Amino acid sequence: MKRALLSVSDKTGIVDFAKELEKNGYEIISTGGTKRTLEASGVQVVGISEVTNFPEILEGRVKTLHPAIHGGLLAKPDQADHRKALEKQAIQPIDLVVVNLYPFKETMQKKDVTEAEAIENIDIGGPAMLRAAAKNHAYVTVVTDPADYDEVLQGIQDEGVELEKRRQLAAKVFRHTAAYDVLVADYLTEEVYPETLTLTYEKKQALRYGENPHQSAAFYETPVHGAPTLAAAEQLHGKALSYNNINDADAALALVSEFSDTKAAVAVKHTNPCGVGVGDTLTAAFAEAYAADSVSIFGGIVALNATVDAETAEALSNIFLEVLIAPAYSHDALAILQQKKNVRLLKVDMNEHRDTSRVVSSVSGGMLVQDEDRKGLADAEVTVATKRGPTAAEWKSLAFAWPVVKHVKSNAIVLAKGERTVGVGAGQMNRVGAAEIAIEQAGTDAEGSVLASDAFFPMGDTVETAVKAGVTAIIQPGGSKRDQKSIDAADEAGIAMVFTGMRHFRHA
Ligand SMILES: NC(=O)c1ncn([C@@H]2O[C@H](COP(=O)(O)O)[C@@H](O)[C@H]2O)c1NC=O
Repeated sequence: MKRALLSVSDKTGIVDFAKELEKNGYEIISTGGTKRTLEASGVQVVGISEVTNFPEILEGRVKTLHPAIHGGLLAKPDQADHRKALEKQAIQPIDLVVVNLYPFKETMQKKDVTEAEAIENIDIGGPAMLRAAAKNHAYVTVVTDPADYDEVLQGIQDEGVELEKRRQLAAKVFRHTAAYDVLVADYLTEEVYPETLTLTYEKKQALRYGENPHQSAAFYETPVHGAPTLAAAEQLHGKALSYNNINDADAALALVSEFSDTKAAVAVKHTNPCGVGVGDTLTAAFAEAYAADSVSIFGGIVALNATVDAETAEALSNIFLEVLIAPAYSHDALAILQQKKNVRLLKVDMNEHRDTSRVVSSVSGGMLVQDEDRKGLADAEVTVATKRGPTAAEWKSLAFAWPVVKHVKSNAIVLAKGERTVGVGAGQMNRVGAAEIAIEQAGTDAEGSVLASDAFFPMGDTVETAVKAGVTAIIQPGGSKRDQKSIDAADEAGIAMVFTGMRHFRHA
């Protein structure tokens, strides 16, 4: 007679599955709670203690951890010495194992959970059985996900679960137990750079392709969201997000999250902001972002940091956008935007910080890990470097431009007027080049604008270029050996320059 061991915390579908196993001639062995559930529905069950001849002890900490179970799981029944050993100890082989684990993730996320409660929810016997059965998948079928019950039953009803399927199920087990252990380790310490970096992510979405159509891709999300994230966003309308959409949306969300005291609108293309504006109303903020660069925004990603109202929705619906991100949409705004077939509408909570304590990027044979650049002007030591300090209006513009330049790929220069960008020079190999691009983009708006630079000026040439274009104030980290050249150039032109003492390189 075939034997199945069922021991599950998540009892979804277990009764129906067990009934089908019974019909297919399986004897069912179960642990306490699973046994009670099955028996309550009329399934015949052999208790685990009848198999082990040992009671469940230590509040269930030890119930299946017994040679009568693990011998049955690990034996190779077609090998004479294994058969003999089993016979000698009166152990019978187990053909099917159905185990899902104590809900550690759900428990550790519970509000006010005690450490003792979390620790008690670290499953020991379950992973041991899963791993034993998975190792022995040549003989044993192992199931840990209720979503696999139907397919496994189908296999049983046909000619038995095929070896290839058993191998897949075994691999799923090892991935699952590994991910489970990582959650436990991350709960026990908050080490960001441990000796062995074990990251686990859950597949959120298959993607049609990657950055280009000939690249394959998928979107994974962290199993535990500590704060609102893009991965946890709700999509209210539109086609599935593409790889580039997700990347751009992340860049837009990161930048718009910089503005918490004022309504802000950010337009992004290829992960760089092309237009950023703030205002008393969201409509005004978006009008500024649009005016900043009404060409590049086409086909772009727009992120807004307040509830989208009907008026803003009307303005947004006049242009082709790939993705729109906001914390909420009014009923009317949603109705207006949903008429646009192609725009993807995302609702993302922005009240808290984004949950990206680790930023990773892959390099050949490894990856780089750092924490996120969360620093802003409030963390910087701002000093006036020039004879003339900024006017109140210039300070306001500089304070606006600084968080924007932080989100532009290096070398980055941003020109701003009032509280909107007028020119963005991104990803250039030299800083003057970035300044020239920003100035050209600004056109006549360069006159009377302010300039922000993500890193210091190695020479006086960027200041000279800015002065020629009519820039009146500059914000930059300072710290170059040749700072004095830039200061002299600024003083000579009578413009203001402040140093932040903090650089914001962004390379990817
Ligand atoms: N201690 C053991 O020997 C043991 N054996 C199985 N478990 C777990 O006990 C749970 C099922 O328990 P019950 O059938 O009593 O509801 C399963 O999640 C299973 O993974 C165990 N519990 C924790 O380690």
